[in-house]
Amino acid sequence: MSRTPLTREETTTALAALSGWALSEDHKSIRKDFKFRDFNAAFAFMTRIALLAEKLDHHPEWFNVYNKVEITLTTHSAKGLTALDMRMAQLANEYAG
Ligand SMILES: C[C@H](O)[C@H](O)[C@H]1CNC2=NC(N)=NC(=O)C2=N1
Repeated sequence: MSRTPLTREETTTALAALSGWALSEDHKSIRKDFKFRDFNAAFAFMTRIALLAEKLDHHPEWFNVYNKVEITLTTHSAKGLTALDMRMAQLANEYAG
């Protein structure tokens, strides 16, 4: 999947289909706060994301406290958003159920 930066228009279009993901002020990342039943559910979700991250060679910035997982996605090499961030966001939504 391409690490080419998305245009503003591509970003807006992609985000419209991604429930709960918000664009940062500098438009270089997207973020969503997930909440689960308990730590076990949160960590199961994180495990699936971790395996996905290795498969895509694309890794999240995240923070976990008990049943909450805050995820920020950006592509460092592109210094902004790419299709990889959108793909990971989409699958995170699916994994969260
Ligand atoms: C060497 C390796 O392919 C790169 O460092 C990958 C790994 N994971 C990555 N993850 C993210 N989020 N952005 C990157 O640019 C990136 N680059």
